[in-house]
Amino acid sequence: QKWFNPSFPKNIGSILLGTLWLVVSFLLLCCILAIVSALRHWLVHSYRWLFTPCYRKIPFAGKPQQLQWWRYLFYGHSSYAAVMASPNEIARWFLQTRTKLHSYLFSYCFMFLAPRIALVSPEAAKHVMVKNVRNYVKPPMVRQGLSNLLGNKGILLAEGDDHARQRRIILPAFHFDALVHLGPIFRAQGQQVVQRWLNRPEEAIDVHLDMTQVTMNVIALAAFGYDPNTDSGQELYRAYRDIFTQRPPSRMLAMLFSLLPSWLLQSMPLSRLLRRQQSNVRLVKKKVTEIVQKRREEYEALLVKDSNAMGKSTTNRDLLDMLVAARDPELEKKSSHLPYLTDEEITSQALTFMAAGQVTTAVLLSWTLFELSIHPSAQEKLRQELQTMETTLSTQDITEMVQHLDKLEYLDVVLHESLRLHPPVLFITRQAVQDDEILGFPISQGAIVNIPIVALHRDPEQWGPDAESFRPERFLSSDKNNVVIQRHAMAWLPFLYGTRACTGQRFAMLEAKTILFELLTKVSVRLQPGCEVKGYGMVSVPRDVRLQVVDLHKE
Ligand code: HEM
Repeated sequence: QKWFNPSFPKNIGSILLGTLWLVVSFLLLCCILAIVSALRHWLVHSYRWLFTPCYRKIPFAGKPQQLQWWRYLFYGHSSYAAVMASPNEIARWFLQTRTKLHSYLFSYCFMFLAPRIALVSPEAAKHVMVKNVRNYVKPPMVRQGLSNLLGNKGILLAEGDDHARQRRIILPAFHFDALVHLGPIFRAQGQQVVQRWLNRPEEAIDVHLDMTQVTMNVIALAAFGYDPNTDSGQELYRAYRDIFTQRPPSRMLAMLFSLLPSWLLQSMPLSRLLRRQQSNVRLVKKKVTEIVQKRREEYEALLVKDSNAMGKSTTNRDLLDMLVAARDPELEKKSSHLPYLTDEEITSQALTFMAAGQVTTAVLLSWTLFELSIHPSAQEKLRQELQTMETTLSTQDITEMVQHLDKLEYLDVVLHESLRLHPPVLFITRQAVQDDEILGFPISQGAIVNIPIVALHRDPEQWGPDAESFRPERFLSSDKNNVVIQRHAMAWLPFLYGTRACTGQRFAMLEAKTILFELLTKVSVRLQPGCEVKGYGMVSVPRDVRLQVVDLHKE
């Protein structure tokens, strides 16, 4: 009786129904997993082909084995090939992948699997920088990041005819004869920093912090003629310093935010740091606009008095003066081109010089002092060259001194070698306007190419087996080790080449030479024992380099 249950058939029904439900759920789960897996496979291996057909024909770096697929979908190869890695890691990854794929061009993925093409050969870089330069423009995401800060009227963001026009007007301001007038500014800043160092002999120097301050002062005085140490200069100086020295909450966030348009940034509930960053940018833009307007008024008042002053800088006191006065006589003949810069364009240029010229030169000086601190023989050789010049120089005229400094051979090669191992700009990114071909590989319209400067600078094919070592002599034509290596003319490209090369190259080199002269003839530097040096960032900033300074006159 007990075992007899009249609801038995009904139970069977529900058991069968339950089993069926389980089977269907299981099958559904399998289907979902299969779809996810197929989607994942498609995303990881084939998705990039959708965008631009040429990626199919270029060897692909492949998913790094050690990276989980979801991290890969998010970061792509950024952990190896972008600012999320250190400059050393970036260089190694590009060179190793080139060797693995036996190809100077290969494709890889940026964040969210956005495809990129790496050009790991100076010849391929030459194609983009020189041979077909007009076909390669800054991609929207790079423009976005820069225009948030610089406005979008300056030379760095201009393209095509507008860029050529601006460059023609600006270049005379960077001519050597114009730059030597800035010698006293460079020298005074060098003297100030060495004095600070001598006043606190026991203290280990955070070299990047000090070099940042020096180059900020230099650019403030040389670009705008305002002294950051006066009251009126303080506000602008502080805002500007904040923009470039604040550490973002994470590099990942900083990268993401630099890509977002300013209208979106403004409407987002931002962190305190980002809000401060934005208000600093607004303040810098407002102040710089005011300075430009004042200079324009001064210049126009002068023209009323003396019409012959048209097109000539009246004082040569700073870059801004030269820009306000600049007129291109060739462009004047063409009615289609404005032969001078508008106020908005000058404001953007001034901001560009601050952004492009300050951080980069601070990085150059910091890495150079770091390398000299761990290579005492190179430091001594350089000091001897500087001291010989100092004692043989018959004049106190700073302009003449700067001219002599510019001709010193060892000083020049030390800076070349420092820029080779630690190029401040690690890579540049460009987008093809039209279909093209590089080294036999097709490049479709819209494809994004990347020149990893930092990897090209450490390429053993160009620099020999000691490519990773600091050896300034490699740039001397008399160096016997160079005979074996046939180096490409553009293997060294920290400032790029061609019509998009850095306009401030001579400015930066003169500034660095004058400041090194002031420092190394007064002090010697050595790395603090136990100091662990890290370099990272879009511009390779040397973090935590601490130096011990020895007063040469007390040794
Ligand atoms: C060691 C120092 C410097 C390095 C390594 C450097 C490097 C570069 C690089 C790689 C570019 C090309 C960027 C691109 O097109 O994506 C560039 C452009 C530029 N740099 Fe420099 N730079 C330095 C110093 C300076 C200084 C001191 C100034 C001005 C005072 C300056 C002004 C500019 C300008 C205006 C451009 C835009 C040129 C154009 O697009 O035609 N740079 N720089």
